Amino acid sequence: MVLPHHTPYVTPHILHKNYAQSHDYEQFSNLIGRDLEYFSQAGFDMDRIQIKRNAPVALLYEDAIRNEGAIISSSGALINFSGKKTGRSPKDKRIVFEDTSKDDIWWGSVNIKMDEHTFEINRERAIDYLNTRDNVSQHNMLIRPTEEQLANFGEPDFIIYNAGQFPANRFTKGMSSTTSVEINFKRMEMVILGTEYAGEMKKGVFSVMHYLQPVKFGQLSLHSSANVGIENGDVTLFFGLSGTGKTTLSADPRRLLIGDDEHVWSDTGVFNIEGGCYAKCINLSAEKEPDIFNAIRYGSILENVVYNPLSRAPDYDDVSITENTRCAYPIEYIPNAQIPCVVDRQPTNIIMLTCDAFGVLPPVSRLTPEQASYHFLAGYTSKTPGTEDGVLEPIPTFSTCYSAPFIVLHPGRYASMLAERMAKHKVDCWLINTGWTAGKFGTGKRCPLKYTRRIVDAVHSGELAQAEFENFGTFNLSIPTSLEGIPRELLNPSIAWADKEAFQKELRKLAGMFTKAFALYESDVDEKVRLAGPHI
Ligand SMILES: Nc1ncnc2c1ncn2[C@@H]1O[C@H](COP(=O)(O)OP(=O)(O)O)[C@@H](O)[C@H]1O
Ligand SMILES: C=C(OP(=O)(O)O)C(=O)O
Ligand SMILES: [Mn+2]
Repeated sequence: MVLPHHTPYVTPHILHKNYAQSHDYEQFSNLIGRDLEYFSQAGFDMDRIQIKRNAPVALLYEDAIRNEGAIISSSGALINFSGKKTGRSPKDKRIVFEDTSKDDIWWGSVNIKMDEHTFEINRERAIDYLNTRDNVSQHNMLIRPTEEQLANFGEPDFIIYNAGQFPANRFTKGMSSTTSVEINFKRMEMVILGTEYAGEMKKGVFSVMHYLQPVKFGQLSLHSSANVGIENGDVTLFFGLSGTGKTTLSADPRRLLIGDDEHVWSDTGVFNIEGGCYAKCINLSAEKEPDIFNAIRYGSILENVVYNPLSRAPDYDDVSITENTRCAYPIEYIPNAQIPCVVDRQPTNIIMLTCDAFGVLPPVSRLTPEQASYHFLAGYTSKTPGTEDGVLEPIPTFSTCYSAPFIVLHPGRYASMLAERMAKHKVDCWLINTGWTAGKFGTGKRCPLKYTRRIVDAVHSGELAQAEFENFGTFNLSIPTSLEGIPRELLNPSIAWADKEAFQKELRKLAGMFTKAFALYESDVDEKVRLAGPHI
């Protein structure tokens, strides 16, 4: 599968050509004959613009500083700003309704239909806009092609037209705002208008793979991070919606990082779709998250991070632009990275990360295979402030397959592939609550990161599998009675909550929400899976 390796696309920060420096551009405008033809066929005005490919970091910095008002941070990272949109706009994301993919797509609230003609209009709008720009460049978080791959580069498998600085037209059919993100599987193209948030393009690519991998290759795409033990070579997948800890917990000094967000579980192992990470910067510190902190240097891009005007030091505690401050860095910047990001080994453990804002789910539970299917389909967690437009505090949500905003097929298709693979390779599954404990959001606090790390270590060492377990009622979960280094009461929320009555009330409330949410999938699953959920 080479699709993402060659994806030529435009960065969210489209660069202008500076005429005084045009010799630089000529040097890097290394498009070869067939590319020129391809781009002019696509509608680009090749007499007017230069498409620069794979320019070095220094040149991209110069461009961004000169033309975008970007800043160099004290550690050498580039600081840039995405304008009005600082998170994803799920209501403005659409998929083109066309013959080749229409029967596979799960139409409904997530996948909004767009007709082929409207796509053409927006595509043309994007290209027209890009033609008015002096330069268009391509460089991002995806896997960078090797020189050999570049030399043999044929037609692109997929193109993203990112005209994020230019709005959608509100008189165009179906537009609900000035933002539109749309995928066309027949044309193998994506168009972005009216948002410069980098996560939109990154997650757009994930949606593309969430369709192509299962449908065209029979492989399972995962909204998960993945790492591999340095000593044992054991592979762990961490599923989770935004803000649950995929990036944070997969950066682990004892393990090699395969990737922090988007993977494929293939017949032979696990591979990363991307070539870089996109970490949250809010309250980042060298002490709590050293690998991520140290990855923020020359060649990384900070997005919407406030800086000290004198020292140019980023202030990770300042959320005045957004809580969703980010840093994109190449995966090589993590000291323990598995490069290339692929392992020929089947996973040993699956960790389902949830951020429970009710504070009633235990920090760790061992799931049976049926419970794993149930929780995967339910996808309970909270939305993190800032990652989506309009989310201001943690909002409980059921994000099926821990990837609802990016889902393309019916959830049951991913879930059955997952169950099949887990059974075949005898994978252990753990539900980890990185959210609130001993009280809900507003009264309690988030499970301290050091305890979650201790739990994850105990999963990897095999210690947790050997622990003594007790039953956690209502949800019928197996939870450890003790784990050295973690206060006993923290392991069992029924002990941790001082107000027992309030605890029972919240627990039952959440159980009721599960039952309601799972009703959507009831008819698609085995009786055993249906019964694996909470009982009030
Ligand atoms: N117990 C915990 N486990 C994981 N992350 C935590 C925990 N407590 C607080 N956090 C914070 O929550 C955020 C998790 O975000 P991140 O790892 O980027 O999630 P994801 O990659 O799944 O979107 C980070 O800012 C991290 O510092
Ligand atoms: C970038 C995103 O995801 P994550 O927080 O998982 O990195 C996102 O949801 O916009
Ligand atoms: Mn992440």
